[in-house]
Amino acid sequence: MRKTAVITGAGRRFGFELAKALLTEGYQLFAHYNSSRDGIDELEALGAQGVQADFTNIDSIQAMVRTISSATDSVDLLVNNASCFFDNETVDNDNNALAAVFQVHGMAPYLLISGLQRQLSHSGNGLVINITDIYADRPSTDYIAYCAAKAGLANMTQAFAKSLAPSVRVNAIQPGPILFLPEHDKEHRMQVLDETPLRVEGGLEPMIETVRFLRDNPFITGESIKVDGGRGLMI
Ligand SMILES: NC(=O)C1=CN([C@@H]2O[C@H](COP(=O)(O)OP(=O)(O)OC[C@H]3O[C@@H](n4cnc5c(N)ncnc54)[C@H](OP(=O)(O)O)[C@@H]3O)[C@@H](O)[C@H]2O)C=CC1
Ligand SMILES: Nc1nc2c(c(=O)[nH]1)N=C([C@H](O)[C@@H](O)CO)CN2
Repeated sequence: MRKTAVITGAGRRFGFELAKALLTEGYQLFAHYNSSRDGIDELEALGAQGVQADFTNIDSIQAMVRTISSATDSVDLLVNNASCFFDNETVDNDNNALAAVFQVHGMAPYLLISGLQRQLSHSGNGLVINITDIYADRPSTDYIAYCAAKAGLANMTQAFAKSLAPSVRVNAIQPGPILFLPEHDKEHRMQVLDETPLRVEGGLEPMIETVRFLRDNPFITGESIKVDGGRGLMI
């Protein structure tokens, strides 16, 4: 039977590449986005169904759950990937940005996991993967709210792993420097890679392979896997 996946933040970068990989494997794919419509157009051309939702808005998240629930009785994989990478200065100058950090990383994953719990249980091997961060364990002082929110998502991973077993597994992936942002200059990139034992930007394929590993190993739940080139050892 055809598998079904829901990926949040599928319009660009990691979410987009993961969505393409799963479409290639024949998944029915619900590709969530907030503003990256161009990437969703490309995924829809490959057979995905785009679902728009602003995760700072509860009604928008609940409408997304209704859209997916009315389209499928079973969800095999939910990847909570959406994220807003706001630093201290951003959240200190904009209360909406501060709220968004906890809404996108906490409220939205909670409402999606709870709202799709029945569909995940119907899968027979339902799996939730929350994308956290190596900084969830030992926070950066430059991204205090972001790190706290990711730490909350890590804790939520363990709680839902206990609560939804045995019908649904819940795990986390903790990326390190997998893909710099365009605005990251050479100095920042060199500084990060100097702090990374494997000394390279990881790219997105190791993340996609880790999703496949968690999908294909039925005896892992409540776990968190670092995909970070060893940088978590250095922070
Ligand atoms: N890149 C890296 O090196 C690292 C990444 N990570 C984590 O890995 C994951 C993927 O990283 P990356 O691809 O770089 O992430 P990006 O920051 O490039 O993309 C994040 C996604 O989140 C979505 N999003 C942001 N705000 C909202 C909102 N208010 N409502 C709904 N969706 C929203 C965006 O949607 P849209 O584009 O449609 O607006 C976007 O697709 C993230 O969880 C990130 O925190 C962790 C450590 C390192
Ligand atoms: N939502 C995002 N979160 C994070 C990103 C990103 O690009 N988007 N990047 C990092 C890394 O620190 C990386 O940029 C190296 O500095 C952390 N989280």
